[in-house]
Amino acid sequence: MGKDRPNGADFSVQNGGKRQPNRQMSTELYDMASKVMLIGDSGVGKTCLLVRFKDGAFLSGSFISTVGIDFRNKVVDVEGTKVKLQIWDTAGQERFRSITRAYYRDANALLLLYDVSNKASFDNIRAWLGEINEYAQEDVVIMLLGNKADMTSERVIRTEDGERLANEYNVAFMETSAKTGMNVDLAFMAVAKDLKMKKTRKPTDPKFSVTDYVNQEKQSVGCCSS
Ligand SMILES: Nc1nc2c(ncn2[C@@H]2O[C@H](COP(=O)(O)OP(=O)(O)OP(=O)(O)O)[C@@H](O)[C@H]2O)c(=O)[nH]1
Repeated sequence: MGKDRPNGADFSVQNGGKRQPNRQMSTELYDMASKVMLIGDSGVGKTCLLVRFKDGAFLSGSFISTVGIDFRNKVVDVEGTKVKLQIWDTAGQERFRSITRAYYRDANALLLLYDVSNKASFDNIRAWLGEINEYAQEDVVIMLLGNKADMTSERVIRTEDGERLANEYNVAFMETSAKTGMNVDLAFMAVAKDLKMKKTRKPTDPKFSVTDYVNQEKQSVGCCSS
């Protein structure tokens, strides 16, 4: 069993002052560890998604872009196995792309976000998938997330558009809201479950499908908030 860094599991690598809540020291034990990267255009809500998952809070107020890359750890329980997710929050701005690209090859899973109220962020998803194809490991777990699903009146990307794109690239998809918490835990849990299954699955076991799992579990817009 591994152990988290005793001197504070989370630290900022190169974040020039983006607002962050207080961080707690963590010495939680775990059975396996995986790296998850959050990627997507600037402003789609990567930092907010991570903070919602890690702290259960929403960072409101003025938007301050991530500088470089930052990570935080969270240990989740997947059917009795403690999976440590080391979650890398990358800067969406173009000028940091060469830094973030360098981290792709170590990632076990990628959460690729767009903002349902921002068409350009959706149109850029194909380019992000191209980057993944070029720089990430072949067996990386990819999930497409349409974030800010709470912004119903500003929405310009329909759920079906996200689903269609995800089907085209054969990746799992769901809509999330870092503001309400909708599907946020599920996105990370689905990834943790897939990574655990990959590691522990016997050749005779049925293959785990992230898409089937999220389709069973996901909440629809307007259904729930936390
Ligand atoms: N309504 C709503 N606003 C959100 C949501 N997620 C993030 N935001 C807002 O969107 C803005 C950008 O959020 P960030 O999490 O900083 O975006 P980012 O993707 O990390 O941006 P970069 O660091 O530049 O790559 C902030 O003003 C957030 O409050 C959401 O789910 N719903």
